[in-house]
Amino acid sequence: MTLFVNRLTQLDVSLWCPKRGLIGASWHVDAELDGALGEDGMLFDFGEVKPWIKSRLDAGADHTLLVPSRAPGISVEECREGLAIRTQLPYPMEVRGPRQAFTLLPWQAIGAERLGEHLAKELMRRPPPRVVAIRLGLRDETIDGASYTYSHGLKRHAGNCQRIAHGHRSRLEVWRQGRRDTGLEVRWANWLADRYLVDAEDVIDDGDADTLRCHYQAPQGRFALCLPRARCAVLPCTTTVEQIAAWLAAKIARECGERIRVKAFEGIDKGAIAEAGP
Ligand SMILES: Nc1nc2c(c(=O)[nH]1)N=C([C@H](O)[C@H](O)COP(=O)(O)OP(=O)(O)OP(=O)(O)O)CN2
Repeated sequence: MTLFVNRLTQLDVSLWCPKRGLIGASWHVDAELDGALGEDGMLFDFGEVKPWIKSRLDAGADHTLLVPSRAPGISVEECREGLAIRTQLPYPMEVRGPRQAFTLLPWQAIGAERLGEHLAKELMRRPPPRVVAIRLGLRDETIDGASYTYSHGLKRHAGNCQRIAHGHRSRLEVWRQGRRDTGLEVRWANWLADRYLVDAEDVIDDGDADTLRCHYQAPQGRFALCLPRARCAVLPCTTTVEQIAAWLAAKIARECGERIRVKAFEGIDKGAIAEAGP
């Protein structure tokens, strides 16, 4: 017998890609479980399947940086903070932080299908009674219009969002004078694509025009990151989705000289709405 649960949870992560660099990703997680029925006629109570899989994923890969440790130019070393990940291609980056902020995968590249297989194998190390196989499907949300991908970290977040390199793939909606403007949506989503969003307060002012360095202390430990300034956007505030929506609305309103409303998602199905005038 096979049991399935679609959209069981979501994974929000950043991943390193030797072609694109640091990428924010959000995936729906669909699950299938094979096994025999118990006396109650069930393979595994839905009410237990969902929290079991979600809690294991939340404690593992969710909100981490997925590191393909066999990709060209990647190195992983122990450091004062925990682990230091250094990259060369397509640009140099260094991220340091506690071990739990990283998922190391001995691969040349990260792919959603392979990651789903890997996570299912991990779940099967301690399977629930009667479950003999688990399959996890990771898939992008279907987005007809504009979507933006970014990475960030929220040092004041008590949970895993404090990790300096986790990210999202999110819808972006923009209204100009009360009407959706898909041209503006695409333009700003493209501008944001694969950027690292950072609070100015965390940036180290070392006079380097090309490389941005930032760091912070959070409840899980010390985090530090450096990467090309051209791949970053520095906000005058923390990078919660509320602040991103307000910052974008103000930026676009200034550029257009008109009142702008922005609906910025953070990952799938949630986000913030902000308005600004020129
Ligand atoms: N009001 C806000 N709350 C949170 C924000 C935010 O910007 N505004 N941001 C975060 C984190 O950045 C995080 O990445 C969001 O991840 P999420 O998947 O929502 O994590 P949760 O544990 O809250 O939800 P799940 O149900 O486990 O997916 C957090 N909060």
